[in-house]
Amino acid sequence: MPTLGFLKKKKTKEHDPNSPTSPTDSSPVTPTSAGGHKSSLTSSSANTLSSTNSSSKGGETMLASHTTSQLTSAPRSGGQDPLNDGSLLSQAEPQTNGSSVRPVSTISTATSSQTAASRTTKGKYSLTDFTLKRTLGTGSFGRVHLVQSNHNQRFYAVKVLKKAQVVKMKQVEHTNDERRMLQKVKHAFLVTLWGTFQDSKNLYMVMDFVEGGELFSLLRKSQVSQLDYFEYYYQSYTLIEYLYSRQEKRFPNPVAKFYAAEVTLALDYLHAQGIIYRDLKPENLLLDRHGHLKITDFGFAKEVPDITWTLCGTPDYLAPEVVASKGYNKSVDWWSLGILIFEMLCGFTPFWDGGSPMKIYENILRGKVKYPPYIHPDAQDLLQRLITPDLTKRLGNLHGGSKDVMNHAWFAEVTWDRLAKKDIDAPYVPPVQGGVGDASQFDKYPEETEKYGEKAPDPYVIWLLRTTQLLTLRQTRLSLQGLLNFNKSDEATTPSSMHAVCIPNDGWKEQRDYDESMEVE
Ligand SMILES: Nc1ncnc2c1ncn2[C@@H]1O[C@H](COP(=O)(O)OP(=O)(O)OP(=O)(O)O)[C@@H](O)[C@H]1O
Repeated sequence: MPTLGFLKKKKTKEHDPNSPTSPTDSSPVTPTSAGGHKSSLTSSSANTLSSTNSSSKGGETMLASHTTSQLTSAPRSGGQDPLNDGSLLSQAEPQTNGSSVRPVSTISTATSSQTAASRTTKGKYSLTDFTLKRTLGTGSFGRVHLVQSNHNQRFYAVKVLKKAQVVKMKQVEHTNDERRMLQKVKHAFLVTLWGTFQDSKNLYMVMDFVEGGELFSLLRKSQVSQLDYFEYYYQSYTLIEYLYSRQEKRFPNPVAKFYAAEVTLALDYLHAQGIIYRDLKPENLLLDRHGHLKITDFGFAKEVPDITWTLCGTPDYLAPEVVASKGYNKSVDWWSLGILIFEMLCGFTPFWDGGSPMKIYENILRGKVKYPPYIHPDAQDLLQRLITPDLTKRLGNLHGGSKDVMNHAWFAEVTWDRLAKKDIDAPYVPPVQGGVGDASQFDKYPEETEKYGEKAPDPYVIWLLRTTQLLTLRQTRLSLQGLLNFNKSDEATTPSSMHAVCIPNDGWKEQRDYDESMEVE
């Protein structure tokens, strides 16, 4: 039987016209890597682009398009990604030159070279360790803030979840899963969770601040460059199709391929850990300062050994087996990868229908996808094998697992082991100044008016009694007091939702590698 569902909205708004990538924006600073590496992507091909691989006109962003050789070779000249502390990529293999295409089964991918490390949890973080800055994004249960550590002055992102909202939406289990899953994973293309803590009203998750903004914003701003036009032209794409692509705000084939390949590696890793992600969409894909992806929002991620039934995700991206309330497994992520690739290549999702979720579900169950003529034949072939309701045919769900996806012809030129080490230059380097809390790539939001960290009885702690943890007399008194003071009209106090509530206090006092973690650069 399907478990109670919770569905998220897909963003529809166009990018903020006051976006910092508009021509009036102060000039971006090109980040240089720790090893002194300077991106070589633009030199050979994208001569229409600025020194950061990107330029903007009227809020639209030019994207450098990878050529085949760029996806296969472009070795970095050593040095670590300054965004990471090296531990994320610590098992980097010796680099080799050349661009030969090898079957994935013979190469070492992120999955084999990165294992989940054990975490130390010393429970030291609290709100007073950070200075809160602006809001980076808002979500269903709260918001994500840019913060600065009062200890090392570095910048992080803190996701604040309002307990009342989590409880009201019956998402306690998913919220606890989010913390557990993020705490478990460690991968170059997944956001790092450094620690969690809570006060009476909120839960807090301290993460990497991923500076480059959402892939969603880039997609909505994107405009294929002159270079792409010529590339398309010589591949016999017509001018009409080129103009259409501009209108649709879509990525050129090689750009979509680059991001799809990084997502594929992340899914490969997550599935190897027994985790389904379940919320793949451009809004949850952030760009680091070098333009590499970081998947954020593990709100629906779940450790599933075989099958599960929960109805969750975002309508446009739901697999038919989820819509039909059948049991499902990791195969849903491969379906969503297909939807993501489609959206990147076309600028819209294949089952979109005037924004009505019911219509979208009908379309998903009908399963008819119209592929625009400009989609590369290899891409279309991959999409047809991913966006198929037949689980015995869906790529990723077959005997070869994720390797079947990686070995598909559309990814033929991808050198996966290099990609896993971020050894392939990204097609777009966000114009951000690294390490200084530059949040210019994020939309502006009205700020939170409620103060965080207020000392008050915790109305939720009472439910700790339902866990194995024993409360002290004082805690029990405080929590009973909190419960009495709690707004009775709130759904949280109704008996049915009380069953859903269980926010384990100890679980929200964890942190990773305290001593080193805050010194990531
Ligand atoms: N680590 C991060 N660094 C920078 N920005 C972030 C980070 N994590 C999240 N954000 C921003 O905050 C937004 C909301 O975050 P997130 O998706 O995790 O919240 P949510 O409550 O689960 O949202 P939703 O309900 O819409 O899925 C993201 O879309 C992104 O713009």
